[in-house]
Amino acid sequence: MGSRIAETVERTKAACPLAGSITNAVTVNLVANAQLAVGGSAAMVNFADEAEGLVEIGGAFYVNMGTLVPVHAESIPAAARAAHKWGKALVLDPVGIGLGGVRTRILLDVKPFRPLIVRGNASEVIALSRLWGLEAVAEGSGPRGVDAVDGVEDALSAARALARFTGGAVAVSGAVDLVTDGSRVARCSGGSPLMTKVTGMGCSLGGVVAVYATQADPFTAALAGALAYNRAGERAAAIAYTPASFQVAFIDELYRATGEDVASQPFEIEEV
Ligand SMILES: Nc1ncnc2c1ncn2[C@@H]1O[C@H](COP(=O)(O)OP(=O)(O)O)[C@@H](O)[C@H]1O
Ligand SMILES: Cc1ncsc1CCOP(=O)(O)O
Ligand SMILES: [Mg+2]
Repeated sequence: MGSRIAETVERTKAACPLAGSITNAVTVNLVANAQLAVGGSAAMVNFADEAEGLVEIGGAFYVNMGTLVPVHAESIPAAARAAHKWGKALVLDPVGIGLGGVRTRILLDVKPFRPLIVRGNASEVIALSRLWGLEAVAEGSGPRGVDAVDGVEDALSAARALARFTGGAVAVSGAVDLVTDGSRVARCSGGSPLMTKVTGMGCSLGGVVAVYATQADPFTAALAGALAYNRAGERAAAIAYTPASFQVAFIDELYRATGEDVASQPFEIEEV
């Protein structure tokens, strides 16, 4: 697995692959900068025809539901439909799930197109599995706004159920990240608690996973993203001790990390 991770990171740096996004207004700049730092090309849109166009010309697409506006009721399902039709990976971050009926409707409209990668914190993954009525639904409280109130391990059965449903991978972030394709479960330690003090760490991780998904299968792409974030978080925390300077150092360290650096971050894979 280590060599696949390293290859994914290095191929991305060489290819400058495009992964377009519909993403939230709070963190859009960090998402684009993180995608560029790992070697990708970023393009953010809101209208349906633009999203479909980016799905067609890009290698993958990222949808983050953080700050919905009316156009997203059409454009998010349209992007998911296009990705399904053209066999491109769609990375879905269901941030804000549970906040109201519009969000619920959009997520139900996306369900038939089975996004190949779901990325969220534990509470979001539990809530999505529950909303989509999947088999093994974990107990959990659901998010508080955009924050997790559940532990990563509490989301294991929900994550596996989602991955089996989509046929792709699910990445649950937290102090120890969990990535699963339904039968394999990877756990990745590292990173820094300062990552919780900068808004958009989870959002930008989703954007980076979409960039990696242009070069690798969903499980490898999601794992490579988690490891790259842990690496950059640790290195940035060794240089910067407060949130604003940490964010700057984090982007620099994401840019500096080689394939070998990312692949040598700690992770364990369990077959379940
Ligand atoms: N306590 C922590 N220690 C180390 N890394 C963390 C911690 N909490 C979150 N992270 C990292 O921060 C990134 C964003 O995760 P998280 O904060 O769970 O997402 P979200 O912002 O969507 O809630 C991930 O790379 C994750 O590994
Ligand atoms: C604060 C906020 N509100 C809506 S989206 C958003 C950003 C959430 O970013 P992340 O989930 O990466 O912390
Ligand atoms: Mg989030």
